[in-house]
Amino acid sequence: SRFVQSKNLTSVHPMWQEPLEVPGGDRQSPIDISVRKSVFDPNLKPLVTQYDPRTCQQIWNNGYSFLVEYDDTTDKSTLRGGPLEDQFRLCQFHFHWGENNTWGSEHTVDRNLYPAELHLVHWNADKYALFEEAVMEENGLAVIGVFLKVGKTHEGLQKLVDALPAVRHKGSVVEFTKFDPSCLLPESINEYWTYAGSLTTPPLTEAVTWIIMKQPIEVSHNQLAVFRSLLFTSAEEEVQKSMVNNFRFQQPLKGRTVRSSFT
Ligand SMILES: NS(=O)(=O)c1ccc2oc(NC(=O)c3ccccc3)nc2c1
Ligand SMILES: [Zn+2]
Repeated sequence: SRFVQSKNLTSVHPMWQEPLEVPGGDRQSPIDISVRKSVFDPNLKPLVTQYDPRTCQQIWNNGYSFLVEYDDTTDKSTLRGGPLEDQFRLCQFHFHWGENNTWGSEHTVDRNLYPAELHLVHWNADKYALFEEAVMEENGLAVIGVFLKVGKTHEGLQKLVDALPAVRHKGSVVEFTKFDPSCLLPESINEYWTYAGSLTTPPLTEAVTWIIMKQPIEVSHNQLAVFRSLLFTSAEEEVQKSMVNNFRFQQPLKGRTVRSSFT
C-alpha cells in the first residue's frame, strides 16, 4: 500500500511544500477509493464527451507535469452527463507518474497503486466565463481520471510521447495539434466512481467533481520511460531534476461518500 512506500517516499522529490492551510480542507484530493464503501447511484447518467481534435493547441511543461492544452473559448470540446448538471469545456489534460512502475497514480483503488494517472480537466461553461472563475467555485470543475497500467503500446499516446523531448525543460512549449483525447479513454467510460474533491496541485481549491474510470488504459514501459525523461527544472538551472513522483499524498475522506455508476 502507499503507506509502505511512505518509508522511502522521503527520497522522493517533494513536488512542492504542502501548504499548512488548504482552502476548506474537508474535501481534498486525491483519496483512496474503497470499492466496498462506494455507493451505487442508479441516477448517475451516462457520460457524454464530445472532443474536437481541432481544438488541440500545444504541449507545455509547467514544472509539475506536461499539459496538452485545448482552445476552450467555444463549446467545441465538451463533457456533460454522469454526475454533472451542466456542460463543461475541456481546457487541458496532463498526467501524474512515478519513478518506477510500482507507484505514480494519485488516486488508488482499495489501496492499489497504478504507475500513472491521466487527468482531463474541464470547467463549467454554463455557469462561468473562464477557468479562472470556475476554479473558485464548488461546481466549477470536472476532472476525468484514468489509470494507466503497463502493458501493450498505446498507439494513440505515441504521437504525444514523440513530442515530449521538445518540452523536456520547465517552461518549454511546443505546438501540438489535431489530437483527439477520446483515444485515451477506456472502452467502458460508463463504469466510474465520482466524488467531491479538489485540485491536487496548487491552488488546491475544492472545486472539482472527480470522475474516476474503473477500467485502466494500457501503455508500454517505454512510453512511461519517456514521461520520466522530462525535467522539473528549466534549462538555465544547473541541477536538473527528473520529473517523476509528481503526485500528491492522499488526503482524508472526511466523511465523503464515493458513488459508483455500476454495481
Ligand atoms: N491535478 S488536477 O487536480 O487535475 C489539477 C491541478 C491544478 C490545476 O490547475 C489547472 N489550471 C488550468 O487548467 C488552467 C486552464 C486555463 C487557464 C488557467 C489555468 N488545472 C489543474 C488541474
Ligand atoms: Zn492532475
